Amino acid sequence: MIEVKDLVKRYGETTAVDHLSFTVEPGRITGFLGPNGAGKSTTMRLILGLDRPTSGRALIDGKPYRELPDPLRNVGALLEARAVHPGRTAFNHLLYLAQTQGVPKSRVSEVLDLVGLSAVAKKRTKGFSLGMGQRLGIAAALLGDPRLLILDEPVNGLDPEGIVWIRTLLKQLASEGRTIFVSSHLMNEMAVTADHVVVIGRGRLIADTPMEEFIARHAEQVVLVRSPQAEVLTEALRASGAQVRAQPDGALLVNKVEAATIGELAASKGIVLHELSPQRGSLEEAFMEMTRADVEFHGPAEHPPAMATWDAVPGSAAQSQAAAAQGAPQSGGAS
Ligand SMILES: Nc1ncnc2c1ncn2[C@@H]1O[C@H](COP(=O)(O)OP(=O)(O)OP(=O)(O)O)[C@@H](O)[C@H]1O
Repeated sequence: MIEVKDLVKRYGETTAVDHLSFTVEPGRITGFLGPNGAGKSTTMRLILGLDRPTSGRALIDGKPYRELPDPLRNVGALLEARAVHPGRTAFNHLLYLAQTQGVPKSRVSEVLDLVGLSAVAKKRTKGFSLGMGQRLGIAAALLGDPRLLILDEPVNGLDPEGIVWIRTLLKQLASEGRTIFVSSHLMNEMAVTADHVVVIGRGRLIADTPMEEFIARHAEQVVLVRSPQAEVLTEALRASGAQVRAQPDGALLVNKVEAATIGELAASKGIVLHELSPQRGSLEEAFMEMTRADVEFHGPAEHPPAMATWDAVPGSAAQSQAAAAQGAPQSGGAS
């Protein structure tokens, strides 16, 4: 379990973490969300003892990280910036870490297998893509078979297959009773991954709630429906109180009624449906609305904070990718 209690971190004039309190429970995935610059990485660094708080405490199983017995085997971490010697192979990188952590060599092959890097185990890491680097970082975090995992933006750089892979892996690890704390600035991704969510903005707590509750409260229910009898269906839906918007391609976007109800209504009237899919796009909008005032770096004032605005701010996924592509040095790391 992780306990953050009235945590404050100031860097000169900047308050990166502002009287933050929350708990991360074992056996579930806790998503740590906030726009860029919200203080997620700083909070994680404070939990991992890589930085000292100005005031307040961050405890792991009741102790500061530095006082944990055998911390590397209890806590696995992936921070956004990783330290990987570019001339070393993936296998040797992990072997070096295993040796410093007292982990047997056999575990290196195990974690390489687990993250899908066995085929490139003997390749130097300097040729790795950002996604492969993320997988290697996750392998390093898993080396000591830790009970608690702290992952900063682990989906950064992963392709869609990689994103599904990490989601499945995290769910598996949580079901084994481990504590999983994972940061992201992507609401929709976390909506399908996390069981619980802690949202911060400008270092302050905005929400600490089960994901289902967060979605129920903030997501507009929108269902995409396709039918060869769209007009009859629209009429029936409107008569039952739903809002219906026809799309240029003939699809219907339906508000204020659940997918199951739409299906039942169509069946009762003998209307054929070709598609019936609940949409989650509006959750991202709700999240951005919620954190709008807490986004540190806005785009030009006339632009609303759409996805593109977040992706264009310093330290974003897009910028990290650009930096990695340019071979920018990666530093730091707790595992
Ligand atoms: N070492 C540091 N010195 C000075 N300011 C810092 C330092 N580390 C972080 N900050 C500032 O603290 C604030 C929070 O940064 P942090 O990196 O924790 O946010 P974040 O939510 O992780 O953002 P991102 O998603 O971009 O990584 C920012 O204003 C950042 O500029």
